[in-house]
Amino acid sequence: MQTIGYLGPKATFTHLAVTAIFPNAESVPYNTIPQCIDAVRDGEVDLAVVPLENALEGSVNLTIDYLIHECSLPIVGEIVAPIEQHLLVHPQQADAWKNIERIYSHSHAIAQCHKFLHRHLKRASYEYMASTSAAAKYVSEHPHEKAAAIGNRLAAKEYGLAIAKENIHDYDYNHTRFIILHQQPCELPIDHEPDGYKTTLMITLPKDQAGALHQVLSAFAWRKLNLTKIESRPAKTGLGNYFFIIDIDQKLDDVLIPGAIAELEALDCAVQVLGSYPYYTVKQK
Ligand SMILES: O=C(O)C(=O)Cc1ccccc1
Repeated sequence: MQTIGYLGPKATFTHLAVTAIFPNAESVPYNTIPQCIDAVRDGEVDLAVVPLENALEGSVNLTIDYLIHECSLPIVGEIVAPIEQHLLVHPQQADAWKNIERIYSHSHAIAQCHKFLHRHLKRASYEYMASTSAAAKYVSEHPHEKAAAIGNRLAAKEYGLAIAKENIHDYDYNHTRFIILHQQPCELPIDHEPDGYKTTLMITLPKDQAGALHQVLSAFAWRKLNLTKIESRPAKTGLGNYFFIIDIDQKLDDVLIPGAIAELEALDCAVQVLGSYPYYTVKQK
C-alpha cells in the first residue's frame, strides 16, 4: 500500500486530485507545501502531491522555490484537475452572505475569484491561508465571524458549511497542475494509461551573454522539441539573476533531449533534469 502526503487538511483540491488518481492509497494531510515535500524526503510517506500551476493565476511559487532551493526531489508524475470555486459560509450566515466582511482562502483561490469578489463583496478583506480547506475549517470554527471561505464542495461537506454561491471563479477554464514527488525517479503504481509525458528542465544561463536565451531556445527548436512552458524564477543570488524552468512535451529519450542538454552545456548553461514523467488528466464531474 502506498502512502501519499498531500497539502491538507482534508478536502483541499490537492486531496481531490490524489483520490481521483490513487483511489486505494492511504493519504496523509500536511498543513503546508514545504511540510508535505519534507515528508517524502524524510520517508514518512512514499509520494507527495502538491500544487504547481493554475491556469488563471500561474505558478505556485512556494512549490517551485522550495523544490529548487530547499529540497530537491524528482517529479515523477503530474495530475491536471478542473477547479470549481464556491463561496462557503457557516450555515448561520447562509442568508446573509452579502454582509460578509472577511474572506479566507488560499491566495490562488482568492485570485481566481477576483472579479466576483470585486463585484459582490467589495468591502470584504482577504485573509490568506495555507489551503482552501484550512480556510473552510477556520470558518466552521468561528460561526459568529462575518466570514466566508472559498473552496470546493467536499470542503463544504467535510466542515459543515453552506454553499452560499456556486462557481464563483472568474473564467470557465480553471485547471490546476499538481506534481507528484518521490525520493528517486520511479514508475507510478497507476493502472491506467497516462494522457502523455513531459520532461522538466531547470536551466541557468551564462552571465551577461547577449542572445543566450535565444540560443537555448534554438537548441530545442531545430530538434522540433515542443515546449509547453517556459518560466523564469529568481535565482535568489542578486537582482536580475534568474533561472528558467522549461517543460518539453515528451519523455526523456536517448537522443533528442540529451543532445539538446549537451548543446546547452556547451553554451555554458547549467542544466538539471527536474523530472521526466507521465501526466494524468482528471475529468470534470
Ligand atoms: O488549497 C487547496 O485546496 C489546494 O489544493 C491548493 C489550490 C488552491 C487553489 C486552487 C487549486 C489548488
